[in-house]
Amino acid sequence: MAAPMLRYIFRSQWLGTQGLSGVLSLGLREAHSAAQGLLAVQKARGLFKEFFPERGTKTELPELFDRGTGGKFPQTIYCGFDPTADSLHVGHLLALLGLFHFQRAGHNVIALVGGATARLGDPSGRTKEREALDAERVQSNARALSQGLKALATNHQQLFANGRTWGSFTVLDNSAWYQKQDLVDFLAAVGGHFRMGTLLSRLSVQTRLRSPEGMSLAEFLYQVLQAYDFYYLFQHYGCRVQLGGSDQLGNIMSGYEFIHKLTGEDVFGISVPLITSTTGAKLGKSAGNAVWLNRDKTSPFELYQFFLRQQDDLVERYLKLFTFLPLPEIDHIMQLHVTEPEKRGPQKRLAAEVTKLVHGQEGLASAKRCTQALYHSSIDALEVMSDQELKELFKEASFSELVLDPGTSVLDTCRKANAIPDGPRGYRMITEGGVSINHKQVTNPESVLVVGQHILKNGLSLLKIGKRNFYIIKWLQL
Ligand SMILES: Nc1ncnc2c1ncn2[C@@H]1O[C@H](COP(=O)(O)OP(=O)(O)OP(=O)(O)O)[C@@H](O)[C@H]1O
Ligand SMILES: N[C@@H](Cc1ccc(O)cc1)C(=O)O
Repeated sequence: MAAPMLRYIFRSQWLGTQGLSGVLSLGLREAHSAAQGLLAVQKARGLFKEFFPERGTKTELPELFDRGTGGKFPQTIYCGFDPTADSLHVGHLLALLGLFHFQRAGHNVIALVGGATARLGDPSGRTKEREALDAERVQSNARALSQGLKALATNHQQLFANGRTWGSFTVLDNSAWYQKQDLVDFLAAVGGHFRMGTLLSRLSVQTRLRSPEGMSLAEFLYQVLQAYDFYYLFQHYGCRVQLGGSDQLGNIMSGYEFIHKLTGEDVFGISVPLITSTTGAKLGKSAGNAVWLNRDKTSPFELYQFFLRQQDDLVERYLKLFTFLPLPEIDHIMQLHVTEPEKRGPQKRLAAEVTKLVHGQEGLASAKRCTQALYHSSIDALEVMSDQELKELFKEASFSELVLDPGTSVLDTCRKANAIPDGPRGYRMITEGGVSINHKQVTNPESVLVVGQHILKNGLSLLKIGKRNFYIIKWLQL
């Protein structure tokens, strides 16, 4: 990397060294003189929380995004995702939705996979150091994350654009610019522009320094790499805005200061609120409560159910954050909910919109089928389910492939599937009503299985023992 040229150095008057002193919460009226500005709209939806820096720059942030107010159109906005796991999760979705809103308004967006930064581990919002990941693991996670990001961007475009022209969606990996980087060159060119006092003042650093475990140099330098990413994207892609969860503001500020020092130009940060669980913990990998976006970790049915379960006091907020539905439509949905709360209309709409965005129309159809099959005992739904759906739905269920011999009885089936104990106890479980096949109770152990009743069109039987023990049987040679 060539040493970055120092063009202007000046210290912003309002940007002290005290962490977040330059962050303002943008009021609706202040966001833009034209009340419908992109930032004002997203502020009203609750998606954009803080803006940094809001004032004191040559260009005011809202001006960047609106055509005809002197801002350069289109702008480029980025958000980074560290591949510390092999899938995105619901928390990431919020930052992604932020990017999608910019894309819809005609701007170009970059989703940056942190193939390099994930090796260090971001200390922001963490009380303990992350478990170190080896290079191969990070690389394979990075590939999976890139795929996930591209799949989401494709769904978004295909299902929601309706022929409209949007800005571009680009996926990059920061290992591309760190891979061949010489350490001494980097420190000489970049290190000199960071002041220790400022770096040490960050909340993420302060918290960790006060913890018994302390902080490693690798973690401490994390913010320098994220700042350099911003600079790199500014230079190569004209990127002036970085988006991130509100735990990212310290890192974004480091980027602002670095770019401002080197170029004299203004760049900006926008945060989205952190989504938390009912216990108040940030929803994500660290807290171990992530709701994943990859189908093999969280099925479309589970994602759908996660949103369907949301309480009334959160659902309106989530409709605004996680869907693209216009605000008047959300108002209407909420008004209907007051008159017919038992229908759980807002929850159903929220679950459907998010599942469609993440897993496409087919994923949404699968989630609805699974819901019918499990909670409404629908045989029609069960009958058209694929093996994959059944395994996703009955995750804990054992799956056996059996040959259907002539005269196979209910008792034979339960035994072959290892679903009941041997001897009279197993027999009694059936006669006492503890067994059902395809949602119908079977009390006669000697009944012979009937195709179309006990065996569905797709060659499957769903055996249930007691309240929640499921066994899936796939019949061979039917
Ligand atoms: N629960 C959440 N709510 C809102 N934004 C989130 C949430 N979790 C992560 N993000 C944001 O997504 C972006 C990428 O996060 P990243 O993959 O690095 O995970 P993280 O912040 O380290 O979280 P964790 O490791 O706890 O899952 C960041 O801007 C981060 O703030
Ligand atoms: N630090 C971010 C991820 C990220 C990585 C590189 C960046 O340039 C920006 C953001 C996080 O952990 O959430």
